[in-house]
Amino acid sequence: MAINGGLRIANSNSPFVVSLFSTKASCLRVSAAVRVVSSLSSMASYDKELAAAKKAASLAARLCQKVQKALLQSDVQSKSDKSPVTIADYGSQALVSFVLEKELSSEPFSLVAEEDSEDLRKDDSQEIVGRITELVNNTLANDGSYNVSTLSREDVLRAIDSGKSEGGPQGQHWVLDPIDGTKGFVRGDQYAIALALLDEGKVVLGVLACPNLPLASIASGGQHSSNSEIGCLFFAKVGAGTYMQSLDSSSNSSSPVKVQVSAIENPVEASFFESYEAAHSLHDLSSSIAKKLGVKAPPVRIDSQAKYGALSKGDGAIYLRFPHKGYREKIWDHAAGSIVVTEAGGVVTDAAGNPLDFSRGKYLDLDTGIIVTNQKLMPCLLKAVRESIEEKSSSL
Ligand SMILES: Nc1ncnc2c1ncn2[C@@H]1O[C@H](COP(=O)(O)O)[C@@H](O)[C@H]1OP(=O)(O)O
Ligand SMILES: [Mg+2]
Ligand SMILES: [Mg+2]
Ligand SMILES: [Mg+2]
Repeated sequence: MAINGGLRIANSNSPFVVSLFSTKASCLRVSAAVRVVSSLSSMASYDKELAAAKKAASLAARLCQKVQKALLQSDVQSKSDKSPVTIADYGSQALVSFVLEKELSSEPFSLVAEEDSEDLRKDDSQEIVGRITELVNNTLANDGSYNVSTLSREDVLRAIDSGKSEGGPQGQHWVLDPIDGTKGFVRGDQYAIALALLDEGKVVLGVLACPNLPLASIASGGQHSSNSEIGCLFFAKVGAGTYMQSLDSSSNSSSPVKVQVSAIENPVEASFFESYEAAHSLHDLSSSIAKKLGVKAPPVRIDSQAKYGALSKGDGAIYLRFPHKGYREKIWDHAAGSIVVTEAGGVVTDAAGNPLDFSRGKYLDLDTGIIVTNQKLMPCLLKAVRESIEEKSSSL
């Protein structure tokens, strides 16, 4: 079962020593980069879209929480039985698609999402489709906002399949990961519902629901109060900053508060996030980069785009992600997270320092990995990344 409200923190065995004073010094000298705010924001407010996205992600989070709880209670979380996860993934996607279409019915609707109904339409999937349909209907009925009669199985399959758009550089496209961090979800740890809107290939708004992330800081070495409130909803709009509120609308923390990335300028004081799963990111490369920077704190390993959320509220200063060779990153794994961090004052680039390009369809074609930090630390982080990658390739 999860600790600290669903958060597991795994420490690296290797101690980090201060090794490169030159890297540190260059970092401290760098002046803040100018944040480019898309001109799109002056043309559209995206208020209606943001309200719809928050509603959709919050309802999907409720559905996922219910499934995760049942999954943990039935004690099957360590098995490779994927069915409960599949139910939550599909249910979340159906719900988000349904809510967005209801709330924005007058607008053309395009959704690029992770799941589709192909497997569900097979003969042996009748039972699972029934369970997904029941979950979606129960979540909608408990919420009570939509005066709809019960959705049929076909309605739910159709809602899932609205996510078949390919995205691209023209027009508006919603981008959805209905459960990001499936492995964390099964373990009872962190996961996120990640929803973003692209306009002319740029991310203009993003919402991250992180049902297991504490509202209080999860900074390594920080105080982890066992009764700290759990469940964050992050949202960001281009040019308007990033806000966080409780996912529980009845909570005292349900009013949004503005969040900012860490202001740390000295990498020795920085802590960094990486994937919990070593199969998703090269931990040895992150460790070598951390050593070069003189980072003292051990890595904080958590699943999903909850890392972007935690970074946007300053709980750590750096996120390093280096997938194994051959893995292609998808836009739904970074669109919402990246705007949540950039609007909180952070920078998100590939390992070569280029901004992420969300305009090329489903995939992000990028150089080697993704790095995220604040504007002050980025130049020295990029230098350490470059050096570590060069050392790694010359040692092969
Ligand atoms: N081999 C892989 N390398 C990198 N990322 C992966 C890999 N397999 C799945 N993912 C995706 O990585 C993300 C989780 O990353 P993290 O390690 O940061 O939690 C998820 O989007 C997950 O997909 P999914 O959405 O199906 O869970
Ligand atoms: Mg994902
Ligand atoms: Mg997913
Ligand atoms: Mg998946």
